[in-house]
Amino acid sequence: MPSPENLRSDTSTTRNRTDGRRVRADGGHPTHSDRMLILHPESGNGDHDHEVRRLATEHGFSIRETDDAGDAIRFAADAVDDGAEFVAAAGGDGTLNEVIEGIRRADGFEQVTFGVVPCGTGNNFAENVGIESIEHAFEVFESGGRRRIDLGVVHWGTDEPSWARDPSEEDPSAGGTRAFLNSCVGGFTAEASDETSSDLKERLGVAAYVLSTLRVMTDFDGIRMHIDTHGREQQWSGDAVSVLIGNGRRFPVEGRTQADMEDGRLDVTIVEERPTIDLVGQAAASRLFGRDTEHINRLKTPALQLDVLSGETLRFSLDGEMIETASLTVETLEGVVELPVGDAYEPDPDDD
Ligand SMILES: Nc1ncnc2c1ncn2[C@@H]1O[C@H](COP(=O)(O)OP(=O)(O)OP(=O)(O)O)[C@@H](O)[C@H]1O
Repeated sequence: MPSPENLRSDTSTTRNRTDGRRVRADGGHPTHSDRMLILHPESGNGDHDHEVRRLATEHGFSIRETDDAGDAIRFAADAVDDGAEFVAAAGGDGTLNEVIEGIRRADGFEQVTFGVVPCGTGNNFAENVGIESIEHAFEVFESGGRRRIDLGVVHWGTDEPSWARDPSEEDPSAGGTRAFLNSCVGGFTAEASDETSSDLKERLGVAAYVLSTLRVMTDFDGIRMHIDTHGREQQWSGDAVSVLIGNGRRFPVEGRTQADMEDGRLDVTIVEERPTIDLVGQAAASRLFGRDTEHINRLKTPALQLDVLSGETLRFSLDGEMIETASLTVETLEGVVELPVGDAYEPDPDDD
């Protein structure tokens, strides 16, 4: 069994560059110090460990394995500090989120290409960027096109910079800053994961959570809130049951869940009240999220501020990571994440 922190390259095959980083003397793949893969061994059904290790080793990656929440943030930040040029995340959306957050905290976007190896249950983000399987991910790393996509960032509750905090000692209730690749989903939706069947999740992504939530809530009037887009004319006040803020993902209009990840804007969907329709399955989702639905509001904006006016706090899920707050700002960092994409990636999903 290889140890978790293993597989450093043989330095005899390397020479030093003037900047101090190692490269292969034969000009082949960069050395292991240039390529780091962060592996969550238990994600999904937990049977990917061997295949990921084999392919990662063949493709010149060092491997670090996570033991617990927060590890991937620290490992990714370490990789940036150690001069990595490619940092890959092998896990579900939670691991992808932690790795991109670690790169953000280490200010590594100019230096690092971010790779996605789908090892979760739904793998929604990987699918959106055209990566179909573990094996396909490594092919795409070598020969796929590279794009620069946006990153969503949430700030809440504190002015203390996130890079000053140890991720293992973080208290999300104290506030902070956090990246998201896919979505920031607020309101009762964020609480409903346990009620959502995996079949529904596969088919509808985050919309499934909204459906489940609305199905279990019978007497809920929504929470009074105000959403402002900083002088960009769009604002909304009212009682909402859910707010869905998408970067990589949006909420289905005619079944499409991928957002434009390169437009520098967030796709915001506000679910105003509990609709009285029969909330089961795809047909209901189309009605619920369709363009004409009265209780759905949509905004597109590079940034927004959300304030809960009722004195309550709301729970938000950032790619599955939970925070709780009465006020937050959300912004997009346009085009900061460079990543290899598969042929199926659609830069502009609205351009049919
Ligand atoms: N070895 C580990 N054991 C338990 N939890 C871990 C470990 N490593 C990381 N984690 C935590 O598990 C969280 C969930 O990981 P991830 O989303 O990658 O897997 P998953 O939940 O199985 O996948 P999916 O969301 O697709 O179902 C991570 O965000 C991280 O906080």
